Amino acid sequence: MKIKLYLSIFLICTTNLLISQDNNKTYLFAGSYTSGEKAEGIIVYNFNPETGALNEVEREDDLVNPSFLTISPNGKFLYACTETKMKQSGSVSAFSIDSLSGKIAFINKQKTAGKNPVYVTVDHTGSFVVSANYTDAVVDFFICNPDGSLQQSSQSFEFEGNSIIKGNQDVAHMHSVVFSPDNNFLFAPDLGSDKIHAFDFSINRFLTLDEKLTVQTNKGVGPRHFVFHPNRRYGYCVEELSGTVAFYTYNDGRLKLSNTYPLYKTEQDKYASADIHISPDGRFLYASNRQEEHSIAIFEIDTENGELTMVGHQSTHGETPRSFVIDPSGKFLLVANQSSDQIVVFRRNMETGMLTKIGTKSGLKAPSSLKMYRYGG
Ligand SMILES: O=C1O[C@H](COP(=O)(O)O)[C@@H](O)[C@H](O)[C@H]1O
Repeated sequence: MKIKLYLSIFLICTTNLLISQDNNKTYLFAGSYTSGEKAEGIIVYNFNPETGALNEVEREDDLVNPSFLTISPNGKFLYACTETKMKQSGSVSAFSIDSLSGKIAFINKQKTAGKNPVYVTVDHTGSFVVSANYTDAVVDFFICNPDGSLQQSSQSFEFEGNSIIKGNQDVAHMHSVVFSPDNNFLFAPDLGSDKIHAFDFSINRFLTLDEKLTVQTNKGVGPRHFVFHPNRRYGYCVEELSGTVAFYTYNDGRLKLSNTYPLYKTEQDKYASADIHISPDGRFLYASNRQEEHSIAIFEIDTENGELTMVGHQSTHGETPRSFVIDPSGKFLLVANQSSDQIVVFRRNMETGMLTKIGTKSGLKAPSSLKMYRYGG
């Protein structure tokens, strides 16, 4: 009897150990532009969090331009902007993620009310998805079912506007959508109108546009992507057309501009900054610069007041760093160089913030979005 009991306890313990070891995986998901044709648009890699090595797990085919990805907070679902840069309306597609293998499986997709979705986000509960459409300046709101599938868009907000840079700012262009840390507000940078539109999300979990909280940025800057600091009190917006980052203090739906910093090393005729991220410990901010410099700008964050100090620039060893990601441990930074068809892996010095190139992954076309998730561990 006793032996049977010990045997059962031993089996339960070893099974649990095996499950948690299997689950202790980090995956990189790379979305790309497929030149408007159905192709292998999302590639999943197994990421080694000790060495930074990437090993391909699978390629998800039959996808048209899955140019931007996001992962649900519980890591079970991946949402992608699909049919971007096409003449007709785009879509948002839902996939399930198998945490043991890293493989993804298509669930369903829904049309966006506008052309060219360029950003998709999930709220902090994992129950709602919002997309930002660039060409038609529309923000779409989707309810997610418990199985991760998306219902039809239940709210669409269309924006009009313009600003001073001819070509880029003749009309409004929504470039991202970001939920506030408390999940009560949504902010939508509009590159074409130099605005960050604000929505109240606290009323019945529907979006209500709040003009009073909307921010008018400096003219001609082209607000693009936005991140909140882990301390929830600071927000940083990468401004594509002026090659700058704007620092805002944040309190209960209110963004207040505090300072602006240049992202490029030298003055340019044209700026094209793209992505922005903060290290998990909140000490360093990184932003990518496309066009001539093809670099990552590195800043130290004064965690007492949110101000930035430039630490340096790192070449991305390739062209057009449209997207980059910091791995969950904070030890690595991976860049998608869209025009040179490669992902470049850097080791991150956690004390200085500086980056050292350790590898390049080729074999994918026009990577445009990188996301990572660590399961277990
Ligand atoms: O100007 C344009 O920009 C958008 C967004 O591209 P991004 O690489 O800057 O995010 C692009 O989709 C559109 O085709 C282009 O006309």
